Amino acid sequence: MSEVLRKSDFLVIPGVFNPFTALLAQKVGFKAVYLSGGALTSSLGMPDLGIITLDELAWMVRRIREVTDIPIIVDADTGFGEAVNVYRTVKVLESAGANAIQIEDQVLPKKCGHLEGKEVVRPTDMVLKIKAALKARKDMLIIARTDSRAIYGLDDAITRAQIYLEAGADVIFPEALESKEEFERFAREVRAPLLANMTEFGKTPLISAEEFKAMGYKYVIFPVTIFRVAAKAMKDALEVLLKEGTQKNLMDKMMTRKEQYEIINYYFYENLDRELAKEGVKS
Ligand SMILES: C[C@](O)(C(=O)O)[C@H](CC(=O)O)C(=O)O
Ligand SMILES: [Mg+2]
Repeated sequence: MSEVLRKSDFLVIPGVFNPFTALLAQKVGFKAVYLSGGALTSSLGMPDLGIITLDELAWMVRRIREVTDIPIIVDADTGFGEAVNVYRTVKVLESAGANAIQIEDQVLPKKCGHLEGKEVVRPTDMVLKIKAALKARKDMLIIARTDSRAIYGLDDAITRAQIYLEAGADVIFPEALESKEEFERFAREVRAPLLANMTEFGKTPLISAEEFKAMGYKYVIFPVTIFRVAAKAMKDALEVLLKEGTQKNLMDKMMTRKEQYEIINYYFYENLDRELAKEGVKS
């Protein structure tokens, strides 16, 4: 499945945070999903500071893998430790069903790349993590993210990207660039498969998938978009319910039971049960 990631010219990839959202993305027609740390931790009611465990992340990857058959790019933050930890992280996440893993060059506690107060490790430390990841992986892609733009500037981010590529990273993810011009320059100077992060309310202005494609980016993720839309819709619905004591005014905003069941393959299980019962009668 990582072939889809390798061979596609350009992919628009939504961020998901559980099996339902991944399945929904697949059924709507997306060719890959991004398991976002930001969206996953928010859905767990926690901040995105690298405080969830590898087991918790792997559990979610397994659950998503069980119900979908499109590639999953997994946000593994800083890799759950130093280089030897990254080695095990890659083994665990790949066997859970990940097709690509993203590791970033921040120090712990890491932050959303678009916030102030981040710190980055020395490039040499990140190189060790990339090398450990390459030794551990069977087939999945290793995406190296640099958070350096916000700390040491674009030149440093470009230099780090080149160092990470040299170390063997398959894809480079420049985090929190601040303008279209910066993305253009990065793509001119870093000749590699590139991933752009089009998150909202951060340092990057809204840039469309078409624009990223024209600049030469291979992937664009919208990591927290559907979480944010859903979160607002849920809050609004709760307020209406609290105030009105009925869902009457919410009915036209809902996905119907039938649509919901189609997404979770309910009818497949219903038919399976019926068929098995018939076979039982015959024998
Ligand atoms: C891409 C990201 O790593 C994520 O966890 O989805 C976040 C997104 C966000 O917090 O908006 C990031 O650090 O950019
Ligand atoms: Mg993240």
